Formats: sequence, structure tokens, C-alpha cells
Amino acid sequence: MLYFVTGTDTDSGKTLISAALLAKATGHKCGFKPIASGCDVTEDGLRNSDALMLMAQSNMGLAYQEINPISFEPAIAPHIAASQVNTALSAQGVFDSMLNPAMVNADFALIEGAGGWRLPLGNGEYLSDTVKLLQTTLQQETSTYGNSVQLTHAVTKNTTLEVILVVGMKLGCLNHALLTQEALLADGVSIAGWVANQVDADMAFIDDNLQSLQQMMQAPLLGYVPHLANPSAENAARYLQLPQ
Ligand SMILES: Nc1ncnc2c1ncn2[C@@H]1O[C@H](COP(=O)(O)OP(=O)(O)OP(=O)(O)O)[C@@H](O)[C@H]1O
Ligand SMILES: C[C@H](N)[C@H](N)CCCCCC(=O)O
Ligand SMILES: [Mg+2]
Repeated sequence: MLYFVTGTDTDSGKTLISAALLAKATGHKCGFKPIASGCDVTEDGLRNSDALMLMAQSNMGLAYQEINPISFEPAIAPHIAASQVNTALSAQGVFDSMLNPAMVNADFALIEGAGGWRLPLGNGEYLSDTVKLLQTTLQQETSTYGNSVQLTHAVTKNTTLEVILVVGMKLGCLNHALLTQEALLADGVSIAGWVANQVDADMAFIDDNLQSLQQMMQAPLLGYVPHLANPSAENAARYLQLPQ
């Protein structure tokens, strides 16, 4: 199983839910954070807390750079962070840097996006283009990646990619969730499920909002995660089911 986890916005809970789904998964599992802006400078290089949280729930022994190949220090839009260090992002470049044998051979692998579905990479490209590229590549019988290594169905467990949408439950999320769903469907990706994640501890009429979303979302609800006093992967996992 290979999933791309997107959200209605930055801070919607993609990392918490991704880590929680990894915690629930069994077998060989790994989380990826291809692009991270907002990193600490360490002796070992740039380190991002999302990538470290996913790494803590992964068990395939990957190096940090394999989980998070593209990192920027400032917590700003990645294409702007890239331009600050005189570099540029592209859908193909992100694809090339992130594709890893573990991603296609894991029992459970997920890729956390950055921001929301239509995250700009600059030059008219979006992170959603990378996801579409990955989906197309996996669908082809044979494909090449990285150093032209041949990937065939014989060695590729994960030949499909589905999206999980994390809805950060707060006032305004209905519009964000519906627009994101529209974009996902228009882009031809399939939605494995969505998660209602209560980021706003005091959201009024949470039950009514949840009910409205359930009526309008065209994918299974994988769980409602309330606002947690201790938002750990294990605590959030108690409220979730893995996609079928
Ligand atoms: N259900 C929850 N209860 C309590 N706190 C939460 C909950 N969901 C998320 N948070 C907190 O909200 C913050 C944002 O969550 P998270 O980092 O998972 O968002 P994100 O969508 O991954 O953001 P980014 O776009 O930066 O990757 C974190 O501090 C997280 O612990
Ligand atoms: C810094 C933040 N936590 C994320 N890593 C990046 C969010 C970028 C959002 C870009 C945008 O859509 O405006
Ligand atoms: Mg995150």
C-alpha cells in the first residue's frame, strides 16, 4: 500500500495522522517527507520535525536524506525557500529525489505532502504534479527511477497510489475540504479516505460539521481524531482505521 497524505491546509494535522497511520500499520513500513521547509540546523545537516516523526514510526532503516531529500531552513513556502538559496523545484526533480525502493516495496508506505494539495513548486508546477507522475509511473508495467534501475511488477509491491485527505477541523474547513476533494477528483487521483482531525479545541458544532462533511465527501471516513492533550502518534492512532 502506498499513500500520499495531503491536507486542507498547512497545520491541518498531516504529520500527526501520517505518524498515527504508520503506528497502526504492520510489516515493513516507512513514511516520507519529500519536501520540508522549516528545519533545524544540526551537526548532521538540516533536520525537520515532520520527517523525524515519520522516521520514528518507520522500520525500514532508511537514512534521514532518503526520508527527507529536499529541506530548507525557513518555515516558508518551499518554492520561495528554494529561491532564497538560488535553487528551483520541479515536479520531475522532486519525483527523482524521493523515489526509493522502500516506497514501492513496503507493506505500508506513505508520503506526506507540504501545505495543501496544490502546493506550488514554482514555474507553473505543483507538488500535485509529482503525485500524478508517481501514479502514472506505478501504473506502467515497467518504469525507471533514480539511476535507471528497472522497476517491474515482479519487484514492485505497490503499483497503485491513493490519496488520504486530512481535514483540519476548524471554522472554514468545509470549503477547504470540498475544494480539495474537487481538485483531487479533477486530477484523476483516487481518494482512499479522509480523516476529520480536530485542530481547533473549541470548534463550535463539531458534530454538525462532521455530519455535513460525511454527506459531501466521496471517500470513507478513516476516523475522527478529537483535539488531543498529548497529540502523539499512538494517541491519535486509537481513533483511526487504516484504509481498506
Ligand atoms: N487532533 C489534534 N489534537 C491536538 N493537536 C493537534 C491535533 N492535530 C494536530 N495537532 C497539532 O497541530 C500542529 C500541526 O499539526 P501537524 O504538524 O500534524 O500539521 P501538518 O499538516 O503536518 O503541517 P505542515 O503543513 O507543517 O506539514 C502540531 O503541533 C500538532 O501536534
Ligand atoms: C512551513 C510550513 N509548516 C509548511 N512546511 C509549508 C507550508 C507551505 C504553504 C504554502 C501555501 O500554500 O501558502
Ligand atoms: Mg507536517
